[in-house]
Amino acid sequence: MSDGGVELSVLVVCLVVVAAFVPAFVSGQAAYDVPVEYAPGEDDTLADPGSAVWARATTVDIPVTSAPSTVPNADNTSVTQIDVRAVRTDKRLSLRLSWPDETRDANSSDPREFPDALAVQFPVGNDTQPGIAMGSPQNPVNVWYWSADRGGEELLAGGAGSTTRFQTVTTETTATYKNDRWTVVFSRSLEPDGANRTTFPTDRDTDLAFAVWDGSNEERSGRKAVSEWYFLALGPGPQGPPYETLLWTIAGVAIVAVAAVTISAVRRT
Ligand code: HEM
Repeated sequence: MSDGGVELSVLVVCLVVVAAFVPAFVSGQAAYDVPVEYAPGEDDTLADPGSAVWARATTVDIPVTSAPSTVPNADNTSVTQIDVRAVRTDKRLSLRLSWPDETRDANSSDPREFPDALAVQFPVGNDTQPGIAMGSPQNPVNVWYWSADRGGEELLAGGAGSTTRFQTVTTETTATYKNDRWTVVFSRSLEPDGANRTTFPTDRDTDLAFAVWDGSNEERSGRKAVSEWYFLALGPGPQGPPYETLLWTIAGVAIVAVAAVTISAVRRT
């Protein structure tokens, strides 16, 4: 084979390797991305679950399953999916979460009654992903918590059994129950107001995970359905289609080049 032929073959092999392995890493994260719609100037409309801004945001269907726990009936949870949308302005981040629930449970006055509830957790720090079970003392999570009896609250947790309520609440929360579905909207400033709360950078992604409780199914505290960690796509990194298109283009060029080299090699022999 000529020098040019060797160089071309090396190039082709490199392209094939890149095309074969890089998408696996990229789509590994892309599958867990929650895209964030940028809606400058919409700060005043974000708290409204019916605002037109939500129609522009991509809905991600996030599966949830029973959290591993030794409490009785922990594996009997009823919600299997939460629909999540995210929007940000230059000042605020807002999440809209919607899930089916045939019973509206907002009463907790009787010891055997539990409210429907939902939570989103974020790492307090931005360096290492905390454990999914509400972090650890070294790597705590900031939780946005809504329950049908008490409304929106903010918590700090450093592992199961350590949830603590913040005295002041810096999130705005609205909830509606319509057509057998709850829809909850949380909104907060990107910059935290006070210590031990998550900062939302706009140049990189932030981890987030979800938990949901169905009160009439006796779900409360450790008995709940939870997601895996997801990535709130605040940063400019690989976020699905444009990057995947580039990779598929590289893969296509590589396939054509391999075919061309093979045909010319066969012709020469
Ligand atoms: C997947 C593994 C998880 C396990 C084993 C677990 C376990 C527990 C346990 C034992 C409790 C009761 C003690 C306490 O209040 O700290 C609890 C409460 C709580 N967990 Fe988790 N958890 C998990 C994931 C999550 C996730 C992903 C979130 C949020 C997105 C979350 C949010 C909460 C909240 C808000 C409470 C307090 C609820 C209340 O006041 O009734 N947990 N969890």
